[in-house]
Amino acid sequence: MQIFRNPDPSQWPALQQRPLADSNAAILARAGEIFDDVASRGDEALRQYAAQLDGAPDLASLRVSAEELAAGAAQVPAELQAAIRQAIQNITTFHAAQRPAAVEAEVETMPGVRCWRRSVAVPRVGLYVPGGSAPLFSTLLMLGIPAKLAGCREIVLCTPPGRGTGTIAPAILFAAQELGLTTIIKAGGAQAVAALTVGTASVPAVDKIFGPGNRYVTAAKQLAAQRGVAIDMPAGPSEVLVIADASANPAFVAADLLSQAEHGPDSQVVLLTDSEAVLQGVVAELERQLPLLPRADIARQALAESRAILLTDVKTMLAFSNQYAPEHLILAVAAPEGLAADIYNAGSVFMGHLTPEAVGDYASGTNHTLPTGGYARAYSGVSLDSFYKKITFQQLAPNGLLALAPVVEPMAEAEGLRAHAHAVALRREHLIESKS
Ligand SMILES: NC(=O)c1ccc[n+]([C@@H]2O[C@H](COP(=O)([O-])OP(=O)(O)OC[C@H]3O[C@@H](n4cnc5c(N)ncnc54)[C@H](O)[C@@H]3O)[C@@H](O)[C@H]2O)c1
Ligand SMILES: N[C@H](CO)Cc1c[nH]c[nH+]1
Ligand SMILES: [Zn+2]
Repeated sequence: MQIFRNPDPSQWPALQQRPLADSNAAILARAGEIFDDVASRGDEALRQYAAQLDGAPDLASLRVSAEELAAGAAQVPAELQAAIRQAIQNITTFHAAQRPAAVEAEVETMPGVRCWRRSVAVPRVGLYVPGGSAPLFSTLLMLGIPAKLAGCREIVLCTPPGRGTGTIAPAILFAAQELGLTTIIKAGGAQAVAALTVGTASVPAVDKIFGPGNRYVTAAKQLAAQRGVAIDMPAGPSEVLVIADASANPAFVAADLLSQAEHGPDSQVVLLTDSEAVLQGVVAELERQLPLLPRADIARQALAESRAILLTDVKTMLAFSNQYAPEHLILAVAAPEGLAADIYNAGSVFMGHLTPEAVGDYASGTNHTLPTGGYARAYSGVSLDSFYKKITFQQLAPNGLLALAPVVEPMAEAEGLRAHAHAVALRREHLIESKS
């Protein structure tokens, strides 16, 4: 980790840079090529990328069959099945509490002018479950549970086929089976996002694409948005920022930093502390814990682009964190409750020494699909809301039309839009004539 002690605030923007930010243009260009190829060659292109980029053998079908689903799911050991079921329960409980009213209370803005909103599920959704370096079946829970709760009519799941096998990880299939998802496509990366956007013989086009992924996936989602398909948000390489005071346990903090560093070489972890002893303790713990990890190489690369920063006090650490807008923020402090109200940029917050970020990744109940790269400044993570759109309604009674006409007609005339004014004036005149 790169170590900084009391950097001047003028240096903060440089310290808040995400890794590899300057190569975005090349990634976007590559994602664009793949996108156009899928748009013109459909399934044929998907098969080619599965072989070329995922190392999957010739795929007879891009869709997982019912037999494959059942056989794969059955391979999941009982202990993991039980854990997944508990996670499903917790995530369902948290997200079900977010259910909007089907129809919100009507509002009468003027006598005779009634307005209301109805929440409607996005009809066709695509869920992207990353699988490049690890099959993230937990991500399927985070996307599939709210999609089901919202009542989306069509749910299409895309995930990369396995290297050398072309199969999908059993735990992903088990999670899909538990959630009742049956349209499962063996496609990953930009090509999967392109297929969900334009539709192919095997992949239905959708209205909104959800899910995190590497930089190719994130770039392709930007392209999908340009082509009129909605996306949840930019959810790229994982990141965590830890605010640790003198009460923090360096072993816990190091474990939390490593838990996000092991996601990928482009993950970023940041430690802020006002204690020199904690800083040194965490660095020592990182060195001790890192070699014990199966993914030590990946985590080491991420740590090389990560920072440990000594700052003067908690207020300064919060100011830095709010500027950085981390995907995950851990408050490894004695009294986290006192800080919560001052956080205004973060995807998800983990309060106190006994709340590791990993619990939110799997099973506390909150959603782990969160904005990265500073997007937490303006975006929220995935929630039940993400699967709904709101349709507004209005209905005018005669007194409402008569009350609104003198408001709307001059406004329309002032904008030079005579036909707008006319649509109101015609009805106003009709009402007045029919009264007399
Ligand atoms: N922000 C969040 O909420 C969140 C949640 C979970 C995971 N993540 C992140 O998701 C990412 C998962 O990444 P991953 O790579 O393991 O899986 P992935 O499924 O996102 O990407 C794998 C795909 O990338 C494509 N790809 C790889 N190299 C390519 C190349 N050179 N050219 C074109 N395409 C290429 C391939 O098509 C492959 O199928 C990690 O960065 C992780 O940190 C983020
Ligand atoms: N930390 C990831 C979100 O950035 C989510 C995840 C899935 N599995 C483990 N972790
Ligand atoms: Zn994680």
